[in-house]
Amino acid sequence: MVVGDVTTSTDVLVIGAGPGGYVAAIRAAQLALDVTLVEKGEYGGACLNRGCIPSKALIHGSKLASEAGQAEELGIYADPTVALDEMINWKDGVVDQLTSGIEQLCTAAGVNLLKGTAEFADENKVRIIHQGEGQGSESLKFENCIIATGSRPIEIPGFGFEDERIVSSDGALNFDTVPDELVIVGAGYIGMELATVYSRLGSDVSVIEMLEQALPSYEEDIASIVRKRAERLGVDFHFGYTADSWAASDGKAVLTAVPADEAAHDSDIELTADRILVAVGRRPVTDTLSIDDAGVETNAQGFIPTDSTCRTNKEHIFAVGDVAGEPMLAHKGSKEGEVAAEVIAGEPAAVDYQALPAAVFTDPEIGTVGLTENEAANKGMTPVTGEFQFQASGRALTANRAEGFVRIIATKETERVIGAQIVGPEASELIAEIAAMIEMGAKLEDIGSTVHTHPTLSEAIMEAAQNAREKAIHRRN
Ligand SMILES: Cc1cc2nc3c(=O)[nH]c(=O)nc-3n(C[C@H](O)[C@H](O)[C@H](O)COP(=O)(O)OP(=O)(O)OC[C@H]3O[C@@H](n4cnc5c(N)ncnc54)[C@H](O)[C@@H]3O)c2cc1C
Ligand SMILES: NC(=O)c1ccc[n+]([C@@H]2O[C@H](COP(=O)([O-])OP(=O)(O)OC[C@H]3O[C@@H](n4cnc5c(N)ncnc54)[C@H](O)[C@@H]3O)[C@@H](O)[C@H]2O)c1
Repeated sequence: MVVGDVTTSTDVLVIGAGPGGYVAAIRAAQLALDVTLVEKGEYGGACLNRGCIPSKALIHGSKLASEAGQAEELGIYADPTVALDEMINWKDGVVDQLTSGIEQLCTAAGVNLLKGTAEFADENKVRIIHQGEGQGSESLKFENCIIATGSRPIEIPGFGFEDERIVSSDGALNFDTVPDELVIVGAGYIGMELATVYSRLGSDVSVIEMLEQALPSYEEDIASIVRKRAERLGVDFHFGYTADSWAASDGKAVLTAVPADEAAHDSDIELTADRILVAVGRRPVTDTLSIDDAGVETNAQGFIPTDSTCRTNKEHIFAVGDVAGEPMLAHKGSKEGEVAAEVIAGEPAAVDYQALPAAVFTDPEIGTVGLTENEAANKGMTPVTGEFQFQASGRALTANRAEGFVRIIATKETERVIGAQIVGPEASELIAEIAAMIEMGAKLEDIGSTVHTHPTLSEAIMEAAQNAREKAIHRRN
């Protein structure tokens, strides 16, 4: 209920308007609940303002520049000049369009929007602190609460973001000029996506990764295809090193990295850079919420443990998105937001993560869903696997991008599809077909006998499924 401009109580309070929170708020309003969404910053959260959308815009812009400059094989001779400020302005325009759309969607759905920072006063009340001098605060009572406060970049000791030479992804999505030399600490999602962007735009990029491979959460044969392509773009990798310290020198930053395992590497390395991007993971935003005052438990890393209905240890308080733990993906947060709202409205909802896809927007892309062959075996299943190499795909060859493969995993006895990994062109889009198949409980035959348009990249999925059944037409083995 809203009295004048002071909200005094609400059925559902949602804290944070990122992909977890705004989706939860809209679904709760659709279910006829009285909903208040409080946001301290910009609508759309990290994803729209500092994450998915701006990074994908720069990935697209840098791809155009790089492909135009490297098309001699096709008889195209061009030497594109990149005005980074214009590319960033275009990216900001895309972000503005999407974030204002979210505000409109919430309003149209009947969500009460409040600007301010929420802090728990007790387990049924928050204080909302309004920004700006003299703006004061108000109290808001709630029946149910959905915490969707997201995450922020982890800082390494000694690499504070106060100096303009040291940046998180927030800074690296808004450089004034393309750095001549860029050092990236961490070869995970952000490190590899932004290494792709800046190597394509002409930076000398070096990457320091403490483990022995890029994208260590992915299988080696997948990650190595992306790493090799990055090396061809000029990226220099230093595996098995951790960033230790940096010092200013002639306006630049000189970073010292030390061996993560002294048995594997015996000496330190020094790298000079105009900018150092620290991309070593993100931590949940639970430390600024006075969460103890609500009695909500957090784990050692600060994440809020939840059950399959997104409920915390408190019956009426839910947590969704990055704040509720890995994987920190926008679509995972949105799904959890929908489920939390439906549970509050009394619907029998729960999150099922078996068909949750993930994508890395590198060059080439990676798309995965479900189990790997090893994970299936570790769960006591007997997996059967089918692969198809893009080298044999007419569409991949005509796009001049034929590296990578599709791999589909099914159970041997039932042939039910349980996972897939794709590395190659448009992998982020292709993986959706297999996610849908897993969601529907499809078998290899369902995919393999579905006629796919020719010539398309999606034929590779049909061929991989047929290969698992030893029925592929275009197989070489
Ligand atoms: C560079 C980068 C690229 C990414 N690319 C992708 C991608 O391609 N695909 C993908 O799936 N994921 C991607 N991610 C991850 C994705 O951005 C997150 O998983 C997603 O934003 C999480 O959504 P969320 O709603 O949980 O939190 P957030 O988006 O972080 O939103 C939380 C919101 O809560 C607000 N808030 C926090 N505390 C308070 C408070 N006390 N009171 C009021 N408001 C508060 C914040 O201001 C923020 O707006 C990327 C992340 C980064 C950094
Ligand atoms: N395409 C996408 O969906 C996408 C894109 C970007 C970000 N994200 C999300 O954002 C999160 C954060 O991304 P991220 O890249 O920061 O984290 P990440 O967990 O993906 O990768 C961090 C990397 O840094 C390495 N590392 C950690 N400490 C180090 C140190 N001191 N020195 C050298 N290496 C070190 C780790 O081994 C790891 O490989 C991801 O987990 C992901 O969920 C998703």
